[in-house]
Amino acid sequence: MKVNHMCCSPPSAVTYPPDGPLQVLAGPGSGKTKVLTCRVAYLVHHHRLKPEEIVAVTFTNKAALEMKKRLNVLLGEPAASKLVLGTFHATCVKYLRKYGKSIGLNNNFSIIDQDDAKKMMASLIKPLAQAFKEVQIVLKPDQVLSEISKSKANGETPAGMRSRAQALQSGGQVLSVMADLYEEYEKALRAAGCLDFDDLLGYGLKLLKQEKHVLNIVKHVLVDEFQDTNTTQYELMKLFAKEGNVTIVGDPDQAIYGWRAADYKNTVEVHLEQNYRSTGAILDASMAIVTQDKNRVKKGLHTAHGTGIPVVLKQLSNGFTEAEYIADEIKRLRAHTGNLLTFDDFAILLRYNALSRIIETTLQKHGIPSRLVGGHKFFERLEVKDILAYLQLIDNPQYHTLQGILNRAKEKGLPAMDMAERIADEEDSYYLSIPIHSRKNLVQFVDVIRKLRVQAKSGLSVPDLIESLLEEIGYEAHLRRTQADFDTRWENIKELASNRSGKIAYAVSVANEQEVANAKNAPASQSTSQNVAQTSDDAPSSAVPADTSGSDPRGKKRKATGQASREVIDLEYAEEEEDHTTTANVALSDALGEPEDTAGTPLRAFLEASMLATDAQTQDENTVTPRVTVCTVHAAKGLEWPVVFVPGVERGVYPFSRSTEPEEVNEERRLVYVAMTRAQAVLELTCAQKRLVGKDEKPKEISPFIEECLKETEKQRELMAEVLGRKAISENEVAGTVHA
Ligand SMILES: Nc1ncnc2c1ncn2[C@@H]1O[C@H](COP(=O)(O)OP(=O)(O)OP(=O)(O)O)[C@@H](O)[C@H]1O
Repeated sequence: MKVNHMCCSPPSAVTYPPDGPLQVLAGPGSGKTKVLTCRVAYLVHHHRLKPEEIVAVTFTNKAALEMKKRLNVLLGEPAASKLVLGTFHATCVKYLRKYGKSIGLNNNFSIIDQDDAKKMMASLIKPLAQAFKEVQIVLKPDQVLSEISKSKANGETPAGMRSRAQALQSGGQVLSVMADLYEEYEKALRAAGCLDFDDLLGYGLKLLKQEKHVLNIVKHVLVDEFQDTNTTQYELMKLFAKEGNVTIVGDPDQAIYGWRAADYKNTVEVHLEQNYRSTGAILDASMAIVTQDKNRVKKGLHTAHGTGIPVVLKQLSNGFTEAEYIADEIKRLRAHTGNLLTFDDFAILLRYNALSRIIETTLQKHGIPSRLVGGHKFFERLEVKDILAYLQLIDNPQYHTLQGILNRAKEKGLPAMDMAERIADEEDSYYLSIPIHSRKNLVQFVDVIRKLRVQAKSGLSVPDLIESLLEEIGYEAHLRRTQADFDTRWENIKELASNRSGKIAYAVSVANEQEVANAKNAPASQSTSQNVAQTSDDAPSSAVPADTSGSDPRGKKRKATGQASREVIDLEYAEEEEDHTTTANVALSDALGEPEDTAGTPLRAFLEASMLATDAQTQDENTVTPRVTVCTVHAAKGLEWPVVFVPGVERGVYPFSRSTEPEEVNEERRLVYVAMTRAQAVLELTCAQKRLVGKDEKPKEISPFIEECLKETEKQRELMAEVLGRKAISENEVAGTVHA
């Protein structure tokens, strides 16, 4: 891997020349975001790279937002907004919106989230349920989608999956059924004009492979959290990097997504070993865990702080007493620090969500407010999804359904909304089979959608659009009639329509509206609006009809409207450059034609950001009340809290009972390491002697990863006994608190 292994001091991570691959191995809390940000600024200021020639890819939208904010300061907003900056998914969305037609993709595609994908799969499985029963196959939507996702990540088609199934000794039948479902799922997605998250990467890869010239302008790519990129992302990165002009930043010790291919050849290596986050005690305990893997890439970690409070390992009798202990500790630590700590400062990090139930109930009992991140995301709540579904329908007529219309549309090979409109307009005889009152409803429904679509196309702000929609469909009354907990649900709707709602998504629309406003107020001679969008957003968004020419209020004019987004990413420059330099691109631009009406509206931006929003981004945005965070370790990646509890450090949890292969066990160990290194000042690990598994309470053993560390403690005890001339105490005799 290393041709030239240079262990440089941290500044080299920033100042290394852009021509050639650089690998930055960064320990937890070593300030990767700062280094990446400074490197981008250095490339622009010192090496004279134009911002639009740099692609920076982050693992989460949150990280993209953070970088964007800092680069706004370092480069100035106009320059920073020309960077191609976002997650792999967001970056692909931008290229697909812009150039997707060249690979046969309609550029007004919708992005389908996990929840909708699950519903789609459930509807495909349902008619087959009886047949499955007869051959004793039980398939859950999640399970099939997970297999499809793995398949897509490896570029495998349904046919490929089928061949794999045929080659299997056992389990081939199930996989073959999954291959059929995969095929049906693909058809359903295409019919609905949707791409799922894996498609964004898959189609992105296809586009960049096929239309390489769209990357002509890219001179350097930076990739954060490299250790967790999957195969497709790795391929994408190589395409962006071209001659290897790449900076990869990552930490092999934090690889928790089953990384398989992160071995970039011939890189110069720079280590970041200074940790700014945690106390010495926390780092020592964390290192004691991760260094158990003798095959890991050797690198150290030292703190900028003192030793601090020792890490606590507490064994409790069962899951209930464990939860009680944590609740008591939260109260004790707050009191002990004179309420220097608020509930926001505490996190309880779990191996999996099911462990949260007892903890949540116990916190509630103690009056400790908490939020379960990843449990019920804002954008996945019923009422929010209802409104989003309407908005999707307004944005993309192919999206969404009324079952009868859908079937009819399928028969006729037409998009569902087209069919709804034809039926409403009595252009399709199907209207005759609909009872008069239903027809009336349908006509009203179509009218509403049409009216709102016109408003959306004219650039109406998302809050206004939502308000208009709520009024038109009488949603408040519907919700009141159908939902017992109307009040909280209505609050969520108001949240969605207000400027506090899901900050990420909303911020895009606000920024875009601002851009529209600026553009409208700008003199006709002024060039495209100065990149004011994306002021605080971390998610990608489409462009806005920034009509600076004043010639077309609906944003038809291509250059003036800035079809490409000018917030996190801007491809406009790329297009201008290539328009002049490559004939291939002239042809491509011609083929793309004028942007379609809804492209670049605040609504499109809002929907895109909503669909791409992740747990980590939305976790804090919906409340002002300080709350203890309860989340999985995976969801905690990249985050930090003053106080962290890691419950369930038991065999079967760490490592998880299904992780038995050596590499899987190593990954489980790294998971503990990631959990522990989220803590800044206080870290407590807890485990139970017995735990409820189903209805029965089963005995539990301490995690072997922790046991390994306890050997050190045992040695210290033996030494103490020897110095004091007393009998050594065995591990079994030690109960209660152990300081690791
Ligand atoms: N040079 C610095 N001086 C002081 N504090 C810093 C410096 N760099 C980063 N920090 C602080 O250290 C903490 C960790 O930084 P950051 O979250 O960027 O680390 P990271 O490398 O992304 O960590 P991880 O990989 O664990 O997610 C943050 O609170 C950040 O503000």
